[in-house]
Amino acid sequence: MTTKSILCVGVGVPRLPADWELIQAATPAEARRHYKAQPCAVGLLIVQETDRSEELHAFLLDHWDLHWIVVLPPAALDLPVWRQLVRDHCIDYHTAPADSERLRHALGHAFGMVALRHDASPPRARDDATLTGQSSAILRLRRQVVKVASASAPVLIWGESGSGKELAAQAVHAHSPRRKGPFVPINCGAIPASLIQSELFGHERGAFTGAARDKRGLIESAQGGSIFLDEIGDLPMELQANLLRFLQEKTIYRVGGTRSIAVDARVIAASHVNLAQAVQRGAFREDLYYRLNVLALDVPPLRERRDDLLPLAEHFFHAFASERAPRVRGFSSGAAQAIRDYDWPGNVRELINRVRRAMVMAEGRLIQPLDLGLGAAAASAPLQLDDARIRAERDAIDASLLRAGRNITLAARDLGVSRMTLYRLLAKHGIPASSRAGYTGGQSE
Ligand SMILES: Nc1ncnc2c1ncn2[C@@H]1O[C@H](COP(=O)(O)OP(=O)(O)OP(=O)(O)O)[C@@H](O)[C@H]1O
Repeated sequence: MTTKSILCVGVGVPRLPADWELIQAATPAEARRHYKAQPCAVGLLIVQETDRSEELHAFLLDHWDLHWIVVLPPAALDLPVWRQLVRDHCIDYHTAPADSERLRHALGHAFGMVALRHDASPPRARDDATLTGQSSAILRLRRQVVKVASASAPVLIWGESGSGKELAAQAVHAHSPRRKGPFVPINCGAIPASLIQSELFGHERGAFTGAARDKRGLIESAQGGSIFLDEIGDLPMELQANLLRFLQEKTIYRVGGTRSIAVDARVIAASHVNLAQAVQRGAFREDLYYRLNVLALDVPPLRERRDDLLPLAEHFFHAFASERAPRVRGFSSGAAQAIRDYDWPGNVRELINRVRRAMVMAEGRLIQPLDLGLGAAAASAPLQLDDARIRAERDAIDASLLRAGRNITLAARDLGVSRMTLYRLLAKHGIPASSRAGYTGGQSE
């Protein structure tokens, strides 16, 4: 028989079954010490008339992972602070003097909830290069990552935006013999064309106006490690030739330099566009494509690995636990269903953004589909055409920002408008441009 441990905070614990272990603490400070020494999953809080709600609130915030049941003096329930404490932190409340039978039932129920939570595969410790998921597609990808990691040839990763290409590249690096060396990520689509050559290959002093001293490029800084070239399809043609030379000869020339510099760095490239088609269009060098496409990894979109959806949502719920509103404990079954039903065009990045937003915005203890921005919004009254247009515009902008991880350039491209137009629309709808000011953490631009 497993011991059922309860952290009891306060005085006057009613009689409970003998096989339940009571860890008793008269004050929150004492309870903190006990919990550190012996963590448990269920808590019983017994509030006295003289207790300070702020102290208990702070304690419960730090111990949100327990299922709390509270016993309060009847008068406390008339006071907003205590009502809020119950709503934010507890799964059940009883007025003093608590009926032992009812309390025993509630605590038993809490133990049952804990057991259910454990059944639902506990989240893994956060590890930056861990591809979370249990679908057959992600299991296959993890096996492929380990295989290609031990080779030294370039790797080409294909997958839709936000599907996890960079994470797969990190995992290749982390499993490779180069793991102690640097992992240098570069987004070829984000560096202005005028700068990309010197960013990648470095420059010598005096190579161009403003080149006051020698500068190492990003490829050189990956010496002994791996260089991750994201959006390789955006690399300008002339730099594709330089990259090909580096892949063939393992040497580079800095801009304005005449000596070749040997660099030992493994190239991992990624693209969300089909590079074979780009070759046919003449937008990507065929020889570079074949040189890169030795070991190919395919990161499937989320909609093709639905078994990963809930484990990933749970994973991010725990990974971002410090940001959540105190009362929010997890996903309702409706939210889980909505997550399973949605197609996730922005892939894992969109899932992260929606979960983070819901963790902050949810009104209740469990996240509902609407907190995730999923499910049909109840249209209570018929809309005027103008209102409908405005709402549709706002929804489209919201959805694009989510898909693009709040990257303005990507969202503008997605919507088919210029960045300036998008900024104007954001102002019109009162949508914050930066993730910090907004409702979701998002990814950096
Ligand atoms: N299987 C996964 N497990 C845990 N986190 C994941 C997984 N896949 C992706 N992520 C997370 O989702 C976010 C987007 O992933 P990533 O940046 O690797 O996507 P990407 O395909 O490189 O996107 P883009 O094409 O826009 O550069 C990151 O925060 C990443 O850590």
